[in-house]
Amino acid sequence: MADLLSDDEIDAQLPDEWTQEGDEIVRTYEFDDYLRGVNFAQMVGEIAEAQFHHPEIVIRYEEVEIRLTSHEAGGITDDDIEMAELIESERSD
Ligand SMILES: C[C@H](O)[C@H](O)[C@H]1CNC2=NC(N)=NC(=O)C2=N1
Repeated sequence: MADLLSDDEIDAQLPDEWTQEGDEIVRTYEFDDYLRGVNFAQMVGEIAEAQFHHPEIVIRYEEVEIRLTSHEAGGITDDDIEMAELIESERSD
């Protein structure tokens, strides 16, 4: 199980546009239409399954919110940072 990160470590490692909210890291992505958001959520789910590390995904009209935390560790770990980076790399591709 990954170790909990300190707030300073989180701040140093968070990808741009991501923020820390308590024990979670969060980003909301905007889309031109609803189905692009749905497709993005599907892609995030596939990454989560591959990593076996699962975010909360909230699909709204023209936006998708991703929340990451490490439930077993009880906070934010490298697994969450890695997931955010993987999602970012897919989004920018
Ligand atoms: C048993 C436990 O649920 C699994 O080991 C995995 C599944 N996906 C997970 N996802 C997240 N975000 N945190 C976890 O601790 C976690 N654990």
